[in-house]
Amino acid sequence: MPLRIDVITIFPDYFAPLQLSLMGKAQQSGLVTIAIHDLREFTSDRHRSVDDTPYGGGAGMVMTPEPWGQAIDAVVTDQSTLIVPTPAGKLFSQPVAAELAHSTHLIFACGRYEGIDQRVVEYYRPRIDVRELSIGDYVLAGGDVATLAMIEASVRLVPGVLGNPESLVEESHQLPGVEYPSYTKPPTWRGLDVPEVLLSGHHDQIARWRAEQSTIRTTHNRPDLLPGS
Ligand SMILES: Nc1cc(-c2cccs2)n[nH]1
Repeated sequence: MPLRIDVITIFPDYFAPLQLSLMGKAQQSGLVTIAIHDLREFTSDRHRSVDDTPYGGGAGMVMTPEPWGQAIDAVVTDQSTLIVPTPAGKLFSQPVAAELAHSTHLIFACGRYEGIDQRVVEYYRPRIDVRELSIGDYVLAGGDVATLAMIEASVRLVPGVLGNPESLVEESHQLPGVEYPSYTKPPTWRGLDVPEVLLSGHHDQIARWRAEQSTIRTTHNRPDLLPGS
């Protein structure tokens, strides 16, 4: 059963990259089907408006609920998971990507402005799985880039999408720290040599060196990922 993804956005062109490379191949292979929907196709006024001023005052504009209700109703089934990217959401992570990769149907609601009227989440929450997700503690102009990131991270975990599942096995073993540094030819580049051990053929020494490098890098860059932190 292929994974179906429906993306609802006011900037469909943001999703052209999904036709390229691994994501494009995943669609051609039939493992994943991705459809992009323009939210403005679900408006009913002459100006095709999708936002209005916030109740309670405040800066910016909020996306009105009705176009979202119309758009989501057009694609939703009882198997759907509705994903709403927002800086206020739970943190998206590799385990969440793995969960999404094993879903049947994902609907991404890409909000702009100051967000989507909260009643959209409230309306669908009793009916289907609804997940407000953040890709990190920084604010984008809209949910489109967050959606691209979540789709790429999830689709690459769909069985059969990655040519070499071996790389997924390594990835899972590398946690909880960050990955060791990688090198390839030439053996010397601008006076810089590849670490000798990597050319030695001693696989246990190489494994030990890589584990040490992962710990050094994790300590320096991501101490929050160290065991017991
Ligand atoms: N992690 C994250 C999500 C977002 C936005 C989603 C929708 C508008 S802004 N910014 N940062």
